[in-house]
Amino acid sequence: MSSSTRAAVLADPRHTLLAVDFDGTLAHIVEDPTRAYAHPRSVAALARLGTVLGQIAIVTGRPVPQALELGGFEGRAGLEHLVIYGQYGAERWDAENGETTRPDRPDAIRRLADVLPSWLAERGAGDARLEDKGLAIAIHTRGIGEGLLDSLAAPLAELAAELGLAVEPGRQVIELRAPGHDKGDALRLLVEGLDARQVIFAGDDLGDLPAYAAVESLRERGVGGLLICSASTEQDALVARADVVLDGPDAVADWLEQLADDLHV
Ligand SMILES: O=P(O)(O)OC[C@H]1O[C@H](O[C@H]2O[C@H](CO)[C@@H](O)[C@H](O)[C@H]2O)[C@H](O)[C@@H](O)[C@@H]1O
Repeated sequence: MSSSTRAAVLADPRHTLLAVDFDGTLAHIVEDPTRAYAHPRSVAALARLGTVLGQIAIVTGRPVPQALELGGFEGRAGLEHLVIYGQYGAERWDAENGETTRPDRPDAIRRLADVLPSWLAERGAGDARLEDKGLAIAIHTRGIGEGLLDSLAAPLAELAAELGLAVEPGRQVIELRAPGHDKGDALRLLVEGLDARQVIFAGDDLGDLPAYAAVESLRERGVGGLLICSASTEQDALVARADVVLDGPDAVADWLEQLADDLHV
């Protein structure tokens, strides 16, 4: 932790926002996205931190129901004020009332769902796994052919442009999703909601870069910012911009536990 932000968090936890990405940061990357459970030590540490920090949030590409299921956050003591921004900020769930706000499924995603299986098969990518999230469809290539994702990148970008969708590349995945929001927008809303004086954000992948950019510009406005990278051999785009580089979700769990210890909770 950069020493000045660390001191500010410890001195003023109530004005601190801690926002954490899910896959690759709280949860280890696994082949089956439905089995990527949050690290139990991280969830326990977040529950401890929830008793003293102003706001804890999960900011993820996952739909809210999946994040809740895989994280085991709902009803957990200490996480009564947890907020989850799902689908890159399009959805918001609040533990205080258990309600989720979510826009309608765009027509462009309906059209994509209709054409994508045959579109992929025609390009020799019929084995790619599709994850339909309502506001996005993820095309997963983990464990399939080496180079398949790279070969799909340009044609998927063309398809997204035809449909008016945004492209969200990630770790062995490309998502086509509704445009107009990102994790940076979610972070700014959280900062405003708390009137945060310190922000800690932890992420691992390209979809986290807008949140990094938001923290960097908040710093210019005098908000303390601490950027954590959950590092992997798959993605190094965050490393140079991070204040703290950790060796994946196990080390993230260690770091969160240490912060809770330092705050005596
Ligand atoms: O914003 P995040 O919380 O990091 O979510 C981003 C996407 O993560 C998931 O895919 C990634 O994790 C899977 C499970 O470990 C892995 O199989 C896949 O290769 C990764 O790309 C998730 O499936 C997506 O919906 C999320 O948007």
